[in-house]
This record gives sequence, structure tokens and C-alpha cells, in this order.
Amino acid sequence: MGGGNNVLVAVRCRPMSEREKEKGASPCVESEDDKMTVTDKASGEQRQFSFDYCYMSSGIASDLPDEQAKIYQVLGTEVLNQAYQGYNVTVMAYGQTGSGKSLTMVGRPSAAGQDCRGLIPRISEGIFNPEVPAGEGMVLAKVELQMLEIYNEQVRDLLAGPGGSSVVKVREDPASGPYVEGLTKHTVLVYEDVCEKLEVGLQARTIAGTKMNAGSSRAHTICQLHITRTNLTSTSRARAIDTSSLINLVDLAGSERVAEAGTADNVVRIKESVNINKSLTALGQCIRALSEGRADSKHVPYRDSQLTWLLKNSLGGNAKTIMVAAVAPGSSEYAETLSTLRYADRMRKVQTAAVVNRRSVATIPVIIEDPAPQPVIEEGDEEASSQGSPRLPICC
Ligand SMILES: Nc1ncnc2c1ncn2[C@@H]1O[C@H](COP(=O)(O)OP(=O)(O)OP(=O)(O)O)[C@@H](O)[C@H]1O
Repeated sequence: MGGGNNVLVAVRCRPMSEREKEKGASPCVESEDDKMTVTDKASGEQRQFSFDYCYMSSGIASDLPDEQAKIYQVLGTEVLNQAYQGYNVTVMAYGQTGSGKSLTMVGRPSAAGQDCRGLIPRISEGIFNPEVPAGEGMVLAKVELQMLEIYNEQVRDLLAGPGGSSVVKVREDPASGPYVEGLTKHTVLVYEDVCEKLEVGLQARTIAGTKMNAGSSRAHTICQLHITRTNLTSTSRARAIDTSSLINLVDLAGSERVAEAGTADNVVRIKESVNINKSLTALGQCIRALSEGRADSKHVPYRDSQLTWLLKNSLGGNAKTIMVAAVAPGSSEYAETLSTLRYADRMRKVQTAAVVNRRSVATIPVIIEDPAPQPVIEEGDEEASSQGSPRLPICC
């Protein structure tokens, strides 16, 4: 994945928006293979960047379902392959407001039979899809879902219940790293269960209209899928190896200029904007420190924002990470697009240290309680092990 544990970086350029057209902007982004070039129309200066993948929208509305599917086929299946091996995987969408992050991560409601779902629903479906290679003898034992948003430096549980979101706190475990205390965890047995929860969580997000985007995310949204897989080929429970992985799907709020967003006279929007930009700057500082090889956590300012603290493992720890940088093509957005491409370019130099998460089957909490718990069979205890395979929970 991107050469060892280097962060894999994909860039996606959306079609020209009505707003850019009204401003008289012309296209300033071009792409060929894995290269993306941005041109300053005022000076003619060009900057070229190489990424792992570049996606240019055709601008034809009916092509969107295929474009969404292509991104899943490349990035989504990579996520599933890594998660199936027992790695933690993070996908984060970064870019200026209105550049297409939510479209990439969440998607649009499918209309007229066109499937415009983004990575979050497609990856969720892929987890339960038996066509995805599961590995010899491995079966899915448990899938759990959590959803949160970071709004004005407060972490909120998006699946807290009928009362809407509730405030929760980030804590740090010395061994496994940061986690959110009190965040509700929901067992999901089939893809439809995920859809139901996603719907609730997405509804609870903080979204508002700005001049840059009619449905602008005012918070960073993180969807977490915890997967446990069990090896059923072993007849010895003690020998059965299980893997667990955490898939972190992050739809970051977009960087924005208050004047451009048309929010200068709205104190709530200004406060949101300040907090969004502050946390994205903190993310940029962590990326800078890590790209310069300062992996020692004392020298990486993870604690400067709730976002970077929570993403500590995804940036420099036990995770394989993918960044999707979303950019706008119009010449009016040149400065923001160049800044996003530079950010993404720096991200390519960041290395994480992912390890396969394995644990003994006996320690796994199960979906369906085993009515007659099997005794742990020690290595070499062939007589006991020949009495049959351990009865393990299988949810699909
Ligand atoms: N590749 C694309 N093809 C067609 N339309 C797109 C594409 N990318 C984005 N759009 C449209 O542009 C608008 C803004 O996209 P989106 O809401 O995903 O932006 P965002 O980066 O998540 O913004 P924010 O940070 O403000 O939440 C939406 O109407 C979306 O459907």
C-alpha cells in the first residue's frame, strides 16, 4: 500500500461548480496518469505533483456512478484487503470546502437507479460481501460501528440515541493509543444494519449552508468499523488465530475563508470556521513533523487538537492510511487547490507503523453467546480437539 507503510495519497478533482462559472473561472487543473498539474492563470506558472492515484471528473453528470464505483474499486477494496489481514486502516478526505470530500466519503442518495454511494457505504457493504477474499478458513465473527463528529473541539457521539448527539471525551490508553470514552458501539449483523445506523448518524451531523457549499460539513465526521475475524480451520481453540481491525473513515470539514464562505456576519459560522481551520492547521503541523522524520510523539503535536489526538495512530502509529485530497478545478480556487496539493504531497512522505492485530479466540467477545463454552484446548491435546470444531459465532 503506497510502498511499505507510506500513506497512500489519491487526489480527486470535481467538475467546475456553478459558482466558479459565474465568477468567470477557467479550468486550471489537468491530470495525466498519476500526475496532477495546476496552473496559475495570472502568471502562467505551473506546478506538477505525483500521487498514487489521480481522478479527474469528466463533468458529465451521468458518469458520476462510474466514477464513484472506480474510486471504491481501487481504494475501497484496498481498505478491505488490509482490514482482512488484521491491519487498522484509515481513509481521510481532505480539501477546501465544497471540493467533494463528502461526495467521496458518503456519496449522494441514489436517484433514478444510479448508484452514487461513496466509500463509507460501499466499504460497509464490502465487509459483508462474500465475494471479497476472506482468507483461508477465516470468517467474519463480529462487526461493530461507531460514529462521532468533532465540532468546535468537542467530540460528539452521533449514535447516542433519540436525544441526538452527546458529548464524549478522548482518552489515551498507554498501549493502544487514543480512544473515545463512552462512545456507543453498535453491533451490525448485515449491511442493512449499517445503512440504518449511518442514516441516523449522518442526520445528526452538523451541516449548514454557506456560499461555498449548500450542504457544508461544519464538523469532522468519523465513522469507525471494528471487525473481528476468526479462523475456523483450527480444531484447537487455543491455536485458533483471530484478527481484529479498526477501519476509520474520516470526512474532514473543509478549510474555508470566512469572506468567501459568506459567513462573516454569523458568529456561529465564524466560530465553526475558526475551529475547523485551527484543527486542520494542527493536522498540517503533525503531517509536517512526521514527513520530516520526527516520529517521536514528543515532537509531533498530536495534542494540539481533538482531531489530531484521535488520529494519532492513523498518522504515525498502528494503521495503514489513505488520504483522498479533493480539489476544485476553477482558476478562482487556484490558491486553495495548490495548498491542498502541497498538503497531500507532504502526506505522501508520512510513514505509519502498522502491525497485524492478532489475539486468542478465547478473549473475543462474541455476538451470539456460545451456549456451552468450549474448554480451551492446549497444543498437542489431539483427543480433546478431535471432538469437533469449536462453536464460534458467525454473523453472516
Ligand atoms: N466529482 C464530483 N462530481 C459531481 N459533483 C460533485 C463532485 N464532487 C463534488 N460535487 C458536488 O459539489 C458539491 C460539494 O461537494 P461536497 O459537499 O462533497 O463538498 P465537501 O468538500 O464535503 O464540502 P464541505 O467541506 O463544505 O462539507 C456537492 O453538491 C457535490 O455533489
